[in-house]
Amino acid sequence: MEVMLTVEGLEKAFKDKQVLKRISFDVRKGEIMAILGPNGAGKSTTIRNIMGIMYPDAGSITFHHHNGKDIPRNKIGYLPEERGLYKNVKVMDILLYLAELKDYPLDKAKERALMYLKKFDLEGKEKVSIEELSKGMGQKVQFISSIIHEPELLILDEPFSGLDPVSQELFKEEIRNLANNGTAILLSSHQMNLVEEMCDRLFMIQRGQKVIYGTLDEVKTEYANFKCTIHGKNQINDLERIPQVLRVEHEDDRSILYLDKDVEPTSWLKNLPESIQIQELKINRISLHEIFIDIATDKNLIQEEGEVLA
Ligand SMILES: Nc1ncnc2c1ncn2[C@@H]1O[C@H](COP(=O)(O)OP(=O)(O)OP(=O)(O)O)[C@@H](O)[C@H]1O
Repeated sequence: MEVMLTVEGLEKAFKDKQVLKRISFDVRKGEIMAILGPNGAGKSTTIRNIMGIMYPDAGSITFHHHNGKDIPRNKIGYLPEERGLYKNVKVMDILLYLAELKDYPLDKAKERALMYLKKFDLEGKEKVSIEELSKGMGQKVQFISSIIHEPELLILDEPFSGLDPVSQELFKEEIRNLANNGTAILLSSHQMNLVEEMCDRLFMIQRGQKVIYGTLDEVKTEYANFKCTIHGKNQINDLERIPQVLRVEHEDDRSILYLDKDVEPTSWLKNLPESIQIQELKINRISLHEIFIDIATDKNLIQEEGEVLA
Protein backbone atom coordinates (compact mmCIF):
# COMPACT_ATOMS: atom_id res chain seq x y z
CA MET A 1 0.00 0.00 0.00
CA GLU A 2 1.22 3.46 -0.91
CA VAL A 3 2.58 5.42 2.04
CA MET A 4 0.85 8.80 2.48
CA LEU A 5 2.35 10.12 5.69
CA THR A 6 5.74 9.33 7.20
CA VAL A 7 6.70 10.41 10.69
CA GLU A 8 10.39 9.82 11.35
CA GLY A 9 12.27 10.29 14.63
CA LEU A 10 9.90 12.95 15.95
CA GLU A 11 11.04 14.69 19.13
CA LYS A 12 9.30 17.41 21.10
CA ALA A 13 9.95 18.95 24.50
CA PHE A 14 7.94 21.50 26.47
CA LYS A 15 10.44 23.44 28.58
CA ASP A 16 12.61 20.70 30.04
CA LYS A 17 9.99 17.96 29.67
CA GLN A 18 10.66 15.58 26.77
CA VAL A 19 7.17 14.67 25.53
CA LEU A 20 7.99 12.83 22.26
CA LYS A 21 11.04 10.59 22.05
CA ARG A 22 11.95 9.58 18.51
CA ILE A 23 8.47 8.67 17.29
CA SER A 24 8.36 6.95 13.87
CA PHE A 25 5.43 5.48 11.97
CA ASP A 26 3.63 5.76 8.64
CA VAL A 27 0.06 5.90 7.43
CA ARG A 28 -0.85 4.30 4.13
CA LYS A 29 -3.49 4.98 1.50
CA GLY A 30 -6.79 3.26 2.30
CA GLU A 31 -5.89 2.10 5.80
CA ILE A 32 -7.19 2.99 9.22
CA MET A 33 -4.23 3.37 11.51
CA ALA A 34 -4.78 3.84 15.24
CA ILE A 35 -2.59 5.99 17.45
CA LEU A 36 -3.08 4.84 21.03
CA GLY A 37 -1.70 5.50 24.47
CA PRO A 38 -2.65 6.43 28.02
CA ASN A 39 -3.62 10.01 28.93
CA GLY A 40 -0.65 12.28 28.49
CA ALA A 41 1.30 9.77 26.37
CA GLY A 42 1.82 12.28 23.55
CA LYS A 43 -0.87 11.41 20.96
CA SER A 44 -2.29 14.91 20.53
CA THR A 45 1.19 16.43 20.51
CA THR A 46 2.11 14.06 17.66
CA ILE A 47 -1.04 15.03 15.77
CA ARG A 48 -0.50 18.77 16.37
CA ASN A 49 2.99 18.45 14.91
CA ILE A 50 1.60 16.72 11.82
CA MET A 51 -0.98 19.50 11.46
CA GLY A 52 1.67 22.23 11.75
CA ILE A 53 0.01 23.67 14.87
CA MET A 54 3.45 23.28 16.41
CA TYR A 55 6.80 22.18 15.01
CA PRO A 56 9.05 19.35 16.22
CA ASP A 57 12.47 19.87 17.81
CA ALA A 58 13.89 17.01 15.72
CA GLY A 59 12.73 14.46 13.18
CA SER A 60 10.64 14.86 10.06
CA ILE A 61 7.06 14.65 8.84
CA THR A 62 6.59 13.87 5.16
CA PHE A 63 3.31 14.04 3.25
CA HIS A 64 3.16 13.93 -0.54
CA HIS A 65 6.95 14.26 -0.70
CA HIS A 66 6.73 17.55 1.19
CA ASN A 67 8.24 18.29 4.58
CA GLY A 68 7.37 20.56 7.49
CA LYS A 69 5.97 23.94 6.47
CA ASP A 70 5.63 22.88 2.80
CA ILE A 71 3.10 20.13 3.53
CA PRO A 72 -0.09 20.78 1.51
CA ARG A 73 -2.43 20.87 4.49
CA ASN A 74 -5.46 21.47 2.28
CA LYS A 75 -5.22 17.77 1.40
CA ILE A 76 -5.53 16.86 5.07
CA GLY A 77 -8.74 16.67 7.10
CA TYR A 78 -8.59 17.14 10.86
CA LEU A 79 -11.10 16.56 13.62
CA PRO A 80 -9.37 18.02 16.70
CA GLU A 81 -9.79 16.73 20.24
CA GLU A 82 -11.20 20.12 21.22
CA ARG A 83 -14.73 20.34 19.93
CA GLY A 84 -16.51 23.47 18.88
CA LEU A 85 -17.03 25.50 15.75
CA TYR A 86 -17.92 29.20 15.58
CA LYS A 87 -21.19 29.45 17.51
CA ASN A 88 -23.02 32.23 15.71
CA VAL A 89 -22.78 30.87 12.19
CA LYS A 90 -25.23 28.78 10.18
CA VAL A 91 -24.38 25.15 9.47
CA MET A 92 -24.08 25.47 5.67
CA ASP A 93 -22.14 28.75 5.92
CA ILE A 94 -19.49 27.24 8.17
CA LEU A 95 -19.13 24.13 5.99
CA LEU A 96 -18.69 26.23 2.85
CA TYR A 97 -16.32 28.62 4.59
CA LEU A 98 -14.08 25.76 5.75
CA ALA A 99 -14.17 24.15 2.29
CA GLU A 100 -13.12 27.47 0.77
CA LEU A 101 -10.18 27.70 3.18
CA LYS A 102 -9.04 24.37 1.71
CA ASP A 103 -9.37 25.72 -1.87
CA TYR A 104 -12.21 23.32 -2.58
CA PRO A 105 -14.75 24.33 -5.29
CA LEU A 106 -17.89 25.80 -3.68
CA ASP A 107 -20.48 24.06 -5.87
CA LYS A 108 -18.98 20.66 -5.09
CA ALA A 109 -18.71 21.57 -1.40
CA LYS A 110 -22.41 22.49 -1.28
CA GLU A 111 -23.37 19.23 -2.94
CA ARG A 112 -21.24 17.21 -0.53
CA ALA A 113 -22.50 19.18 2.48
CA LEU A 114 -26.13 18.39 1.60
CA MET A 115 -25.27 14.74 1.00
CA TYR A 116 -23.51 14.39 4.35
CA LEU A 117 -26.13 16.37 6.31
CA LYS A 118 -28.70 13.90 5.01
CA LYS A 119 -26.47 10.94 5.86
CA PHE A 120 -25.99 12.20 9.41
CA ASP A 121 -29.71 12.89 10.01
CA LEU A 122 -29.23 16.65 9.82
CA GLU A 123 -31.29 17.24 6.68
CA GLY A 124 -32.97 20.65 6.79
CA LYS A 125 -30.51 22.04 9.37
CA GLU A 126 -28.50 24.03 6.80
CA LYS A 127 -29.75 27.40 8.08
CA VAL A 128 -29.69 26.56 11.79
CA SER A 129 -26.90 28.26 13.70
CA ILE A 130 -24.28 26.07 15.38
CA GLU A 131 -25.22 27.23 18.90
CA GLU A 132 -28.72 25.81 18.46
CA LEU A 133 -27.43 22.30 17.82
CA SER A 134 -27.01 19.60 20.46
CA LYS A 135 -23.46 18.53 21.31
CA GLY A 136 -23.73 15.36 19.19
CA MET A 137 -25.19 17.29 16.24
CA GLY A 138 -22.36 19.81 16.53
CA GLN A 139 -19.87 16.96 16.48
CA LYS A 140 -21.45 15.59 13.31
CA VAL A 141 -21.12 19.01 11.62
CA GLN A 142 -17.50 19.20 12.75
CA PHE A 143 -16.86 15.73 11.35
CA ILE A 144 -18.45 16.77 8.03
CA SER A 145 -16.23 19.87 8.00
CA SER A 146 -13.16 17.63 8.31
CA ILE A 147 -14.07 15.59 5.20
CA ILE A 148 -15.95 18.11 3.02
CA HIS A 149 -12.87 18.82 0.87
CA GLU A 150 -12.15 15.11 0.11
CA PRO A 151 -8.89 14.95 2.06
CA GLU A 152 -6.32 12.30 1.16
CA LEU A 153 -5.28 12.03 4.80
CA LEU A 154 -7.85 12.28 7.59
CA ILE A 155 -6.78 12.72 11.21
CA LEU A 156 -9.44 12.00 13.80
CA ASP A 157 -8.63 12.78 17.43
CA GLU A 158 -11.15 10.92 19.64
CA PRO A 159 -13.96 11.00 17.04
CA PHE A 160 -16.35 8.84 19.11
CA SER A 161 -16.25 10.67 22.42
CA GLY A 162 -19.67 11.92 23.47
CA LEU A 163 -21.57 10.13 20.70
CA ASP A 164 -24.64 7.98 21.30
CA PRO A 165 -24.49 4.39 19.95
CA VAL A 166 -26.48 5.24 16.79
CA SER A 167 -24.23 8.17 15.93
CA GLN A 168 -21.20 6.04 16.76
CA GLU A 169 -22.35 3.50 14.15
CA LEU A 170 -22.82 6.29 11.59
CA PHE A 171 -19.30 7.58 12.22
CA LYS A 172 -17.84 4.06 12.06
CA GLU A 173 -19.56 3.35 8.77
CA GLU A 174 -18.43 6.61 7.22
CA ILE A 175 -14.83 6.21 8.41
CA ARG A 176 -14.79 2.73 6.84
CA ASN A 177 -16.28 4.08 3.59
CA LEU A 178 -13.61 6.76 3.41
CA ALA A 179 -10.83 4.21 3.92
CA ASN A 180 -12.36 1.89 1.31
CA ASN A 181 -12.30 4.80 -1.13
CA GLY A 182 -8.59 5.34 -0.54
CA THR A 183 -8.39 7.92 2.27
CA ALA A 184 -5.51 7.31 4.69
CA ILE A 185 -6.88 7.60 8.21
CA LEU A 186 -5.04 8.25 11.46
CA LEU A 187 -7.39 7.71 14.38
CA SER A 188 -6.81 8.34 18.06
CA SER A 189 -9.25 6.67 20.43
CA HIS A 190 -9.47 5.30 23.96
CA GLN A 191 -12.21 2.86 22.98
CA MET A 192 -10.21 -0.30 22.42
CA ASN A 193 -13.19 -2.34 21.24
CA LEU A 194 -13.75 0.13 18.40
CA VAL A 195 -10.07 0.16 17.55
CA GLU A 196 -10.03 -3.63 17.49
CA GLU A 197 -13.08 -3.64 15.27
CA MET A 198 -12.01 -0.96 12.80
CA CYS A 199 -8.28 -0.48 12.55
CA ASP A 200 -5.86 -2.20 10.20
CA ARG A 201 -2.73 -1.26 12.13
CA LEU A 202 -1.93 0.41 15.38
CA PHE A 203 0.80 2.43 16.99
CA MET A 204 0.87 2.71 20.76
CA ILE A 205 2.96 5.20 22.70
CA GLN A 206 3.65 5.49 26.36
CA ARG A 207 5.56 8.41 27.89
CA GLY A 208 6.37 9.62 24.39
CA GLN A 209 7.92 6.33 23.25
CA LYS A 210 6.78 3.56 20.94
CA VAL A 211 5.61 0.41 22.70
CA ILE A 212 3.60 -1.29 19.96
CA TYR A 213 3.50 -0.95 16.18
CA GLY A 214 1.94 -3.34 13.69
CA THR A 215 -1.26 -5.04 12.61
CA LEU A 216 -3.60 -6.25 15.34
CA ASP A 217 -2.67 -9.83 14.55
CA GLU A 218 1.05 -9.08 14.68
CA VAL A 219 0.59 -7.28 17.98
CA LYS A 220 -1.38 -10.14 19.50
CA THR A 221 1.01 -12.77 18.23
CA GLU A 222 4.11 -10.92 19.29
CA TYR A 223 3.10 -9.33 22.55
CA ALA A 224 0.53 -11.46 24.22
CA ASN A 225 -1.42 -14.51 23.41
CA PHE A 226 -3.86 -16.45 25.47
CA LYS A 227 -5.42 -16.30 28.89
CA CYS A 228 -7.12 -19.18 30.64
CA THR A 229 -9.98 -18.57 33.05
CA ILE A 230 -10.57 -21.35 35.56
CA HIS A 231 -13.53 -21.60 37.94
CA GLY A 232 -12.68 -23.92 40.84
CA LYS A 233 -11.17 -23.90 44.34
CA ASN A 234 -7.44 -23.51 43.73
CA GLN A 235 -4.48 -22.03 45.56
CA ILE A 236 -2.82 -19.19 43.67
CA ASN A 237 0.63 -20.76 44.30
CA ASP A 238 -0.42 -23.98 42.58
CA LEU A 239 -1.63 -22.06 39.56
CA GLU A 240 1.52 -19.94 39.40
CA ARG A 241 3.63 -23.12 39.31
CA ILE A 242 1.96 -24.39 36.11
CA PRO A 243 4.47 -24.17 33.24
CA GLN A 244 4.16 -21.19 30.90
CA VAL A 245 1.93 -19.21 33.29
CA LEU A 246 3.25 -15.66 33.48
CA ARG A 247 0.80 -14.12 35.91
CA VAL A 248 -2.33 -15.10 37.81
CA GLU A 249 -5.24 -12.88 38.80
CA HIS A 250 -7.24 -14.59 41.51
CA GLU A 251 -10.59 -13.69 43.03
CA ASP A 252 -12.71 -16.12 45.06
CA ASP A 253 -13.02 -19.28 42.97
CA ARG A 254 -12.15 -17.61 39.68
CA SER A 255 -8.57 -17.35 38.41
CA ILE A 256 -7.23 -15.83 35.23
CA LEU A 257 -3.93 -17.27 34.05
CA TYR A 258 -1.97 -15.17 31.56
CA LEU A 259 0.07 -17.49 29.39
CA ASP A 260 3.47 -17.24 27.77
CA LYS A 261 3.39 -16.06 24.15
CA ASP A 262 4.76 -19.41 22.90
CA VAL A 263 1.95 -21.43 24.45
CA GLU A 264 0.26 -23.97 22.23
CA PRO A 265 -3.17 -24.24 23.88
CA THR A 266 -3.86 -27.92 23.11
CA SER A 267 -0.65 -29.28 24.58
CA TRP A 268 -0.75 -26.79 27.45
CA LEU A 269 -4.22 -28.04 28.40
CA LYS A 270 -3.07 -31.68 28.13
CA ASN A 271 -0.27 -30.99 30.61
CA LEU A 272 -2.40 -29.32 33.28
CA PRO A 273 -1.75 -30.98 36.68
CA GLU A 274 -4.54 -33.29 37.78
CA SER A 275 -4.64 -31.57 41.18
CA ILE A 276 -6.14 -28.41 39.62
CA GLN A 277 -9.85 -28.19 40.30
CA ILE A 278 -11.89 -27.24 37.27
CA GLN A 279 -15.62 -26.53 37.24
CA GLU A 280 -15.37 -24.39 34.19
CA LEU A 281 -12.45 -23.52 31.92
CA LYS A 282 -12.17 -21.02 29.11
CA ILE A 283 -9.30 -20.06 26.84
CA ASN A 284 -9.40 -16.69 25.08
CA ARG A 285 -7.05 -14.57 23.14
CA ILE A 286 -6.04 -11.50 25.14
CA SER A 287 -7.95 -8.40 24.01
CA LEU A 288 -6.40 -5.13 22.94
CA HIS A 289 -8.10 -3.60 26.00
CA GLU A 290 -6.07 -5.92 28.26
CA ILE A 291 -2.83 -5.28 26.38
CA PHE A 292 -3.46 -1.55 26.78
CA ILE A 293 -4.11 -1.81 30.53
CA ASP A 294 -1.08 -4.02 30.99
CA ILE A 295 1.14 -1.44 29.35
CA ALA A 296 -0.49 1.63 30.86
CA THR A 297 -0.31 0.30 34.42
CA ASP A 298 3.30 -0.83 34.09
CA LYS A 299 2.53 -4.25 35.48
CA ASN A 300 3.04 -5.44 31.97
CA LEU A 301 4.42 -8.65 30.65
CA ILE A 302 6.00 -6.63 27.92
CA GLN A 303 9.38 -4.94 27.90
CA GLU A 304 9.99 -1.80 25.91
CA GLU A 305 11.72 -3.73 23.14
CA GLY A 306 8.61 -5.84 22.83
CA GLU A 307 9.89 -8.93 24.61
CA VAL A 308 7.69 -10.91 26.90
CA LEU A 309 9.19 -11.44 30.36
CA ALA A 310 9.65 -15.05 31.37
N1 LIG B 1 1.36 23.21 25.14
C1 LIG B 1 1.88 22.44 26.09
N2 LIG B 1 2.72 22.91 27.02
C2 LIG B 1 3.27 22.15 27.97
N3 LIG B 1 3.06 20.82 28.08
C3 LIG B 1 2.23 20.27 27.18
C4 LIG B 1 1.60 21.02 26.14
N4 LIG B 1 0.84 20.19 25.40
C5 LIG B 1 0.97 18.96 25.96
N5 LIG B 1 1.81 19.00 27.01
C6 LIG B 1 2.23 17.85 27.84
O1 LIG B 1 2.67 16.85 26.94
C7 LIG B 1 2.29 15.56 27.41
C8 LIG B 1 1.53 14.84 26.30
O2 LIG B 1 0.28 15.48 26.10
P1 LIG B 1 -0.72 15.05 24.93
O3 LIG B 1 -1.88 16.02 24.97
O4 LIG B 1 0.04 14.93 23.67
O5 LIG B 1 -1.17 13.62 25.44
P2 LIG B 1 -2.31 12.65 24.87
O6 LIG B 1 -1.65 11.35 24.65
O7 LIG B 1 -2.99 13.27 23.72
O8 LIG B 1 -3.27 12.56 26.14
P3 LIG B 1 -4.88 12.42 26.29
O9 LIG B 1 -5.20 10.98 26.03
O10 LIG B 1 -5.09 12.79 27.73
O11 LIG B 1 -5.52 13.37 25.34
C9 LIG B 1 1.51 15.79 28.69
O12 LIG B 1 2.37 15.59 29.78
C10 LIG B 1 1.08 17.23 28.59
O13 LIG B 1 0.95 17.80 29.87
